[in-house]
Amino acid sequence: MTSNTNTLERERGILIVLSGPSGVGKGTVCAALRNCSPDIVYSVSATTRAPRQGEVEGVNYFFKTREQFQQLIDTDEVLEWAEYVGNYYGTPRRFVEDTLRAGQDVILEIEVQGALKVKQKFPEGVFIFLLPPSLDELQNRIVTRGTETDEVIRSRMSVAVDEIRLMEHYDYAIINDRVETACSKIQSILAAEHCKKDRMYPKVIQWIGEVN
Ligand SMILES: Nc1ncnc2c1ncn2[C@@H]1O[C@H](COP(=O)(O)OP(=O)(O)OP(=O)(O)O)[C@@H](O)[C@H]1O
Ligand SMILES: Nc1nc2c(ncn2[C@@H]2O[C@H](COP(=O)(O)O)[C@@H](O)[C@H]2O)c(=O)[nH]1
Repeated sequence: MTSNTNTLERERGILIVLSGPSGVGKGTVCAALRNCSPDIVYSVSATTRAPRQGEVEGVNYFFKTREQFQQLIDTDEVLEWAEYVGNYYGTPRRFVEDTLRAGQDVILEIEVQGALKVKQKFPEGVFIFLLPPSLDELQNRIVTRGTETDEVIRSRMSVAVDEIRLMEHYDYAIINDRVETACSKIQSILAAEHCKKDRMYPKVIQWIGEVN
């Protein structure tokens, strides 16, 4: 019997897409998840939105002009992009593809139009929709964050209702009442996804081949 560890093909990582309306807590839950599960790789998006106080280039976003963003679209460097409340947002393609190929799980924290485009390209991804406990609490969270003008808050709240209507396209829905609870539910989903027989099968078949 030979050792099979060197002959195993590296399994692709899982693409996790976390969406939900603005202010629901995607960023907060994602940060908690990365803290508990440091192996999950966060995809940093590109945007034309101006940096908020404390946001760092390459950590929170790659900040672009409209012309620079258009160039990313024209050269097919974004896996998906969307216009959201007056700004462009998009996921750099190469980083996501390379990281998945290297066997690491990648998380995208993106709005719904973009998530649905990703679903067409990566139907095998895991699509998770984060819900607020109520619309009042959603508004309260955006207001309390203190990063948006009243006008932008109104626009984001109006888009939020349309986004929630699209949650049926996702694999899972989680109410973000407590950050720790939401985070541990995502961890359970990922653990289950890693155990799916379709992911295990090629590896196990290779073992069986090795021992015969
Ligand atoms: N479970 C929670 N309970 C109470 N407050 C929360 C919870 N989750 C997040 N928050 C707070 O709600 C506000 C919005 O959270 P966050 O910025 O993570 O939302 P988001 O969905 O990433 O928003 P956006 O899409 O606008 O970037 C923050 O002030 C955050 O501290
Ligand atoms: N379609 C995409 N949406 C993205 C991406 N990166 C972030 N987002 C989403 O945009 C809104 C607004 O974000 P904010 O930082 O201005 O509050 C929010 O829903 C983000 O999740 C992306 O690459 N593609």
